[in-house]
Amino acid sequence: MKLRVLAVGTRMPGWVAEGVEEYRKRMPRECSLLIEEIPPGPRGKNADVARAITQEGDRMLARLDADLQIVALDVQGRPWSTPELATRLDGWKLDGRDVALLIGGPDGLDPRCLARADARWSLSRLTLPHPLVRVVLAEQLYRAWTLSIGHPYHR
Ligand SMILES: C[S@@+](CC[C@H](N)C(=O)[O-])C[C@H]1O[C@@H](n2cnc3c(N)ncnc32)[C@H](O)[C@@H]1O
Repeated sequence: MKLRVLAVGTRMPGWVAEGVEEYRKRMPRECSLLIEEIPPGPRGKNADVARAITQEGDRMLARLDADLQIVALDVQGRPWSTPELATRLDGWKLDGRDVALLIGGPDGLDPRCLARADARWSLSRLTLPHPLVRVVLAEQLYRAWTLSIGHPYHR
C-alpha cells in the first residue's frame, strides 16, 4: 500500500522538504509515503483565483485513479486523533488499495476534489499554511504507523 500525498505547490522552502523527508524515509516499504506535487494555477495581479483553483483541481483529478481511497485534508473535516488515524491506517493496509491524501493550495481544494474524497480529515480548527500541512501530515502518518506496531516513538 502506498500513501500518496497529492499537494498543490512546488518549490517548497528547505525546512518543509527536510521535514517531510525526515518522516518519509522512516516509513516502511509496505506503507511507503510518496509526495506528488501539483503545479499551482497562476496567481498574481488580476489573476482569477477561481480559475487557478479549477486548474489545480483538473491536475489533481487527473491523478486520481479509480482504485484509490481518497482523503481530503480539510479544516471543515472530521478531527481524527492519532489512535483513530492508526486504526484507519490498519484498515487501509488490510484493504490494500493505495491512499491519496489531498492538500489544497493557498485558496483551498477544488470542490470537485472534496466531492471525490471518501473522508475529510481536519488536523485542527486552525487554518494552517499548506506547506506546514505537509510536514504535520507526514509526522502524523509516521506516528500512526509506530502506534500500530507498538514502536516506542508514540507515547
Ligand atoms: C491555506 S489552506 C486553504 C485555506 C482555504 N481558505 C480553505 O478553506 O481550504 C491550504 C490547504 O491546507 C490544508 N489545510 C489547512 N489547514 C488545515 C487543517 N486545519 N486541517 C486539514 N487541512 C488543512 C487544506 O488541504 C487546504 O486546502
